[in-house]
Amino acid sequence: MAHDVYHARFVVVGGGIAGVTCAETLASECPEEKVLLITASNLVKAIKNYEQTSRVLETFDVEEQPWSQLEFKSGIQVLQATVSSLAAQEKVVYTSCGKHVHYDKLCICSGGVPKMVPGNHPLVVGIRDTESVKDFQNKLDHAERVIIIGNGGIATELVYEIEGCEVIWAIKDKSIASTFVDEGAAQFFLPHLNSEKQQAHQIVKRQKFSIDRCKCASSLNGFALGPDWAAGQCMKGVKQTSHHVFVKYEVEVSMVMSPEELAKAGLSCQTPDLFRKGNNKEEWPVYVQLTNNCVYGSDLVVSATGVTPNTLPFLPGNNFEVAEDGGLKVNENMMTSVPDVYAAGDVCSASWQLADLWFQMRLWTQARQMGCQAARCMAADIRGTTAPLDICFDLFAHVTKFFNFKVVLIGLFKAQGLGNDYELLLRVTKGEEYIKVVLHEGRLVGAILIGETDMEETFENLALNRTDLTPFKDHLLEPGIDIDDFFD
Ligand SMILES: Cc1cc2nc3c(=O)[nH]c(=O)nc-3n(C[C@H](O)[C@H](O)[C@H](O)COP(=O)(O)OP(=O)(O)OC[C@H]3O[C@@H](n4cnc5c(N)ncnc54)[C@H](O)[C@@H]3O)c2cc1C
Ligand SMILES: NC(=O)C1=CN([C@@H]2O[C@H](COP(=O)(O)OP(=O)(O)OC[C@H]3O[C@@H](n4cnc5c(N)ncnc54)[C@H](OP(=O)(O)O)[C@@H]3O)[C@@H](O)[C@H]2O)C=CC1
Repeated sequence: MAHDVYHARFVVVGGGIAGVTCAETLASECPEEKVLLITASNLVKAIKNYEQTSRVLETFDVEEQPWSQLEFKSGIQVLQATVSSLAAQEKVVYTSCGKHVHYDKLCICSGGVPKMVPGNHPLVVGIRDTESVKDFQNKLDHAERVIIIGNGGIATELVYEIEGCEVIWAIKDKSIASTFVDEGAAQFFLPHLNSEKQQAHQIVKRQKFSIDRCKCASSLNGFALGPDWAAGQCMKGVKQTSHHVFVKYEVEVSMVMSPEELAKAGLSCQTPDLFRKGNNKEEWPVYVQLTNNCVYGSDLVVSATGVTPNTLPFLPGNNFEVAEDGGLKVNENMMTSVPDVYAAGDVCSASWQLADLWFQMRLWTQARQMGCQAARCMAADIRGTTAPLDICFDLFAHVTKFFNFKVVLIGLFKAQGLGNDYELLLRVTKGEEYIKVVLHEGRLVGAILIGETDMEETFENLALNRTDLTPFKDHLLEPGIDIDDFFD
């Protein structure tokens, strides 16, 4: 039927940061062209107060807003629908409600879905969008104990936020928060794991995320949350305690079981921890066996084990090259291997010759940067030109907050890929700051800055300029030294 067929020069799928940035950039680069955004969610994410604080560091606020507001503001046409398939040869996207959308250039920004530990148990939850947080909060409400699996961003934020509930934090590694920080920084954080939650004792300049709660009720297949998603949320179990976190190091999940499955597996007498109230023998609703053979009962399990790119509707019948992590491979123009199809954000895998000090992490800033880069390249393509890769892809930079400390990560902050060929400089003031610099051949290639160090811009410049620090390195982290003086 005619009214079910759409055509737009540019079609973008996804109302998260990557998709909205891509659509907005297209609308401003090519105001004469029609831009159509298809999104499954009834809200979209809009960036506000964007500020480039240095050459690659940036801050911005993000707001969820109804898509009608985006249409009004930017002239983008929005179609709220779920894409069910793509016929790339015919250049048509099909939606589950029967709409056919023809494009000249398509950008896929469908984000990711939480990777779940095996078992498919209803009390194992993943956290991605507003709905999943609500589901988690509802379940946590009655919980005495929760098991958190994973050692990345979500787990590290959750263990700090959850109160009134025992937390068993099961991690694969020797140290906490290992996706983001090294063992030294983990040691710095450890005393804060079970301390009283602080009111923000510092002003952290980082991205902010606000949700207009009453409008979120039916957010379906929603976009990923972002910075501050947990702060200010009620993350409380039934107990009167504050923090009660037990870390189980170097373990993975072997099995998730119901009480019946546990009994069948004959595991019931292997650990004293099987019953909720010792001798009362009250069962827990879910049990997790770890690879150290211990079995823990719990009210709830959170699988915070990363994301899988959400490629499902796009792959069948098309010839996409897919990376090992499941993402659509893109080149430096954010182009996939399929003609006229681009991808950006969590769904894609950066597969160009990466700069030495940049790598992909599925983060908010990178989703914005990739969405913008994709749009510039799509616009350039219809003009028969090309757009250069933005400087933000020269140096990895991330600003976040863990245990109420500002955390800035620059370049190869964990000496990734350097083997043993690096030198470390360290300055630690317990409870206040942790500064680690990674030097390779006398040059700064990475840094972790925890606390209010105010050094990020200087370190970013040193990394970008490849400055030889050999003559100054012994003084680089001396307190009170103004690093800029070395170069005058
Ligand atoms: C709990 C949590 C906390 C986080 N905290 C931080 C943080 O502190 N800092 C940070 O940098 N990053 C953080 N991240 C990561 C960050 O949020 C993501 O990397 C980023 O938002 C990804 O953006 P995106 O646009 O690629 O995908 P998404 O935000 O997931 O958006 C995908 C969009 O595609 C739509 N969609 C999906 N499938 C279809 C379909 N078939 N048809 C139509 N539309 C579809 C969805 O509805 C959605 O609108 C966090 C993530 C989570 C889950
Ligand atoms: N403050 C921030 O910047 C935040 C960022 N985020 C982002 O949101 C997304 C989702 O967060 P999250 O789920 O925490 O993902 P992350 O990628 O941050 O961390 C996943 C963690 O789970 C571990 N893991 C993977 N598979 C298993 C398994 N089978 N058993 C046990 N552990 C496993 C990973 O270890 P390994 O790496 O060894 O595989 C890693 O430690 C990520 O892109 C993250 O970067 C989320 C919250 C806060």
